[in-house]
Amino acid sequence: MSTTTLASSAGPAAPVITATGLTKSYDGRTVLDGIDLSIAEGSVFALLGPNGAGKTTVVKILSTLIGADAGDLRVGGHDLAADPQAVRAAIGVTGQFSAVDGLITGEENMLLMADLHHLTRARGRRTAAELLARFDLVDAARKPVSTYSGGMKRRLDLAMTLVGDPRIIFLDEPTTGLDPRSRHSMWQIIRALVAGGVTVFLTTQYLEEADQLADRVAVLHNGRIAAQGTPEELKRLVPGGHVRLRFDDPAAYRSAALALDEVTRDDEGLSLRMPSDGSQRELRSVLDRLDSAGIEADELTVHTPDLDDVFFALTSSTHAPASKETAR
Ligand SMILES: Nc1ncnc2c1ncn2[C@@H]1O[C@H](COP(=O)(O)OP(=O)(O)OP(=O)(O)O)[C@@H](O)[C@H]1O
Repeated sequence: MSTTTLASSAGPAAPVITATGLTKSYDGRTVLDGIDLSIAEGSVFALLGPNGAGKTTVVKILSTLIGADAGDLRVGGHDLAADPQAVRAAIGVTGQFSAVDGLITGEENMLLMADLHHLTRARGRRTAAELLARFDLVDAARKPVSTYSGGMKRRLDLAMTLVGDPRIIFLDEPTTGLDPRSRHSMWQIIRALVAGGVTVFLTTQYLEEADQLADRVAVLHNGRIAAQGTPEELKRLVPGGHVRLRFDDPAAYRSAALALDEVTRDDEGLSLRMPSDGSQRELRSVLDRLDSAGIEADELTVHTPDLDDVFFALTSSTHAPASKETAR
C-alpha cells in the first residue's frame, strides 16, 4: 500500500512535529511500518485508524513514553532520541494513560501537578484556580475526582496538562465515551487552545471530530499512512461527490439537461445531478456552460463524501490507495 499525500492549500508553517520512517514492532509483529508525519505549528492534526491500528503507539512514542525501533523523530525542535528530556518539557499528554488520581480532589490533583512543575506555592494556587475556572470545575474543585462525570474527568485531565503551559499537546481519544454536550465542550476547549497558538496532535475514532477540529488528517492502516491531507482533500479521494441543480422553470430544466454532460435527470423534482469532485474548477465549468446557454439554476448544491466514506474506503482490505494518487 502506498501513501497518498495531498498538497495543503494552507500556507507553509514550520513543522513542530516530524517523523520520518517511524517503525515499531511488538513481539516481532510490525505495528508501525515506517510512517512519515509532519505537523505544522499551531495546527490540529488528527490521526485516524481502526481499533488496534497503532494510534496510541504513535502518541506514546512521540511523547517519549516508549521508544521507537527506528525513525528520525523531532518534537518541538528537539531530537527525540538525543534529548527526550527537552521533548518532555515542551509537551503535554492526556488520554488513555491519564495522570488523574480519583481518590483526591480536582484541586489537589492540580496542586500536585503544579508541584511537579516546580511552581511556587502561590503561583501553583493561582494557576490551579485559573485553570479550574476556565474548565468549569470550580464547583467540583473540592470534591473527590471519583465523583466526577466522564466529561469532568477529561476536562480536569486537560487542565492538569496545561499547568506546565505546553506548546504541543497530545490528546489520545479526548472525547471517547463522552456525551454529545461534553464532546462539544471539549471541542470548544481544543479550539481555544489552538487559537492561542498551541499545536494539537489528536487521535480519534470519531470521523466527525477530525472533520470538526483538524487542519490535517492522516489515516493509519496496516502500519502505514494510507492517506493524509485536509479533511476536504481526503473527501475528494472517494467517489460519490456530485453537484445537484434544481430549477423552478421546466423549460430551463430541459435546456440545462441538454447543455450539460453526464447528467442524471429527476423530471419530477426538476433537478439534475452530475458527478463532481466539488472542486472550484469543476463548478466553474458547470456554471460557465449554464451561462453560455443563458440558463440560471434556482438552487445549486455540492455534495462531497464525508470522512466516514473516506475512512471505510481507505481501511477496507480491498482498497488500493495507490490508484487514487491525486496531484492537485
Ligand atoms: N505493550 C504491547 N505489547 C504487545 N502488543 C502491543 C502493546 N501495545 C500495543 N500492542 C498492539 O499493537 C497494536 C496497536 O496498538 P495501539 O494501542 O497503538 O492501537 P490503537 O490504534 O491506539 O487502538 P485503539 O483505537 O483500540 O486504542 C495492537 O494490535 C495492540 O494489541
